[in-house]
Amino acid sequence: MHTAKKYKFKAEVKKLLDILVHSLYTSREIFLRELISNASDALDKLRFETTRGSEVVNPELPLEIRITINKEDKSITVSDTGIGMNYVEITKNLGTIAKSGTEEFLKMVADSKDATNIIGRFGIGFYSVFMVAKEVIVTSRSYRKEDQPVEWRSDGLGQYEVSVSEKELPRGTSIKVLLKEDAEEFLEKWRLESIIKKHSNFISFPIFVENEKINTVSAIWKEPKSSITKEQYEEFYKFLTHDTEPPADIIHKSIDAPIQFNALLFIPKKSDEFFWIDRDNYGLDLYVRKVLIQHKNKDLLPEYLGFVKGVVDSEDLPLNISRETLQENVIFNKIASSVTSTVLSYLAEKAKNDRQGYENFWKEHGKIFKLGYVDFGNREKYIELLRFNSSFCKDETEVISLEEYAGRMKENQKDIYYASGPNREAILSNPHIEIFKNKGIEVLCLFDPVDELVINSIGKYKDYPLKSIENADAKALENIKSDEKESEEKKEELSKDDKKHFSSLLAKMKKILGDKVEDVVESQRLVESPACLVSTSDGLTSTMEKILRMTNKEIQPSKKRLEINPNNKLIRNLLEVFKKDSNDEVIKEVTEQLYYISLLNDGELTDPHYFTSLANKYLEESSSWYIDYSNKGNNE
Ligand SMILES: Nc1ncnc2c1ncn2[C@@H]1O[C@H](COP(=O)(O)OP(=O)(O)OP(=O)(O)O)[C@@H](O)[C@H]1O
Repeated sequence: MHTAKKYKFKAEVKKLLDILVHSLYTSREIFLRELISNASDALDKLRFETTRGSEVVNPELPLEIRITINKEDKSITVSDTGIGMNYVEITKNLGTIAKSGTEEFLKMVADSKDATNIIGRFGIGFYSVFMVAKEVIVTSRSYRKEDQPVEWRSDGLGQYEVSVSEKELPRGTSIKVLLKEDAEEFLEKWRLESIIKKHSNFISFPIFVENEKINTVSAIWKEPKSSITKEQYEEFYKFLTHDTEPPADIIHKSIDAPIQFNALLFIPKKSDEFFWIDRDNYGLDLYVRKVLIQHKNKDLLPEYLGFVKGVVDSEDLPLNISRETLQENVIFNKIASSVTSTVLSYLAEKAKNDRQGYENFWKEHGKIFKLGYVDFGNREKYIELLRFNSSFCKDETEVISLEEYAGRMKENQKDIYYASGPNREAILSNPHIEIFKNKGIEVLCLFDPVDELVINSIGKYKDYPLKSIENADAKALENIKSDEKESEEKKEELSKDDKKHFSSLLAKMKKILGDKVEDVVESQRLVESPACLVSTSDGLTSTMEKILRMTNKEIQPSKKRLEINPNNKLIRNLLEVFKKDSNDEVIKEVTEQLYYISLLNDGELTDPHYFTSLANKYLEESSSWYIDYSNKGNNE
């Protein structure tokens, strides 16, 4: 044996080991799932090499996983006849963590009180063996003829040793786990068997414990639907995803023409909390005639359907297809587009027949699904599957489709209206929405920032343009009648004379505000509030402007029109003041205050100092008036 060289584990490995060894106890058994899964990956890689014609050491060895128990030295050994590792590979693979998102993962585990579920669902890999091992010895012989066998050993504390072995080893990897005293339960054959049945039953290579085959090796996705029980589907799903709950949906399709493929797909009940931090971890497993070609293939489904898990297997792809050229393969692309349509059609059926089920789906996976606004090929199907909250919904949790909205549009209504804001309450108390409420026109409430990007990208639904209430055309609204005549209760009109004064007041207000606004005009849309800011017809909505300004600091806020409600009490009072003295200081202060309040309503008030000092001044004055007034009342 050559002398062993010592290496230190990378910092993040040490952190992971520390968490695994000290904070987890209940999920220790998954170490076996992880070792078997690595063995199975190594066998898949070997099979892949053989099918593409590479020369391998010991080609006669069967592809299998064997587990042996040694009660004397209190160890178990997991061996495979897979691809193996050479010196460089073992040093790198079993000393670092290559995965993206590891940092976040470690943080999540450290922050969580019960890490069992997180660990259980996330493949933590080889290092989990140190939950049960006081020492681990890995011997490996790579499939390449020129490579020498190697040995790796560690107690998982801070360092590991690697040496070249002079022993003649067969191809593959053996992992000897010397168990800690409190982990001796894993020396029992029945215990190992039950773990394998629970977590590794669908591994597609035979697993032997003490020479007895334990797992059922079958490609369940290739079998006829009628022969598979619900329990088998659920078991397979849990095996595939490490989810502890059964899936919400199971889609099992067998297509023969024009291209043959089988797909077994699942939609999880809960959204995957790792999706955003571990974006690489989605995709379907691609098989060709039951041989795994690629784990987590990202091209069979677009990213916005990344919540779908499962397997696709085709007879029509060549076994020696290379992963790199998959995307250029015509058959592969046809399979991919058919898999995508299968999922979209399934969702459409579900939306039609199971409203509650679809709403649950939307709550969990809607956030990811919405990103599909870039899928132009499936635009129509995508649009029908979208859901939004609306002013007609009972609360912020209810959602409706655009089809429903269109089905209950009012007579003469030509547009679909939407409003955006930080939450539903803010949207419903936005002055812009008053006329819509008054006329009984439904408004989509967009409070997820992505919603407005979606709406902007789709532009219209059927023949109806999607329009922000901020940009709604007052004339178009005039043509839409209110539900009840009484709600349009006529406010006392301004006299002819007052109308003239009102026009002059507006001109004065424009002069006061100067360049801050494009114009000051009488409002046709306000019912209660005194004033609001309006973009000029097709300008951007304030939310879109904010999004754009976040990405490009150069963009200046666009100038808006200030609309004044002549029926509002404050405006009427202001008109009285104006009639007495058109240069009264109060007109200037109230005009400015109205402008700042409108900015505030739109979330656009960047410098609140002037606004608050004026507001304080008015509160102070009105409280003095109030004291005077109540004193007077008491005296009388
Ligand atoms: N039995 C084995 N045969 C060959 N290579 C192995 C074996 N076990 C581990 N490896 C190598 O070590 C690497 C690290 O393994 P580890 O289990 O830590 O992570 P992983 O398998 O990449 O990811 P996962 O967390 O999904 O298991 C593997 O990617 C593989 O290259």
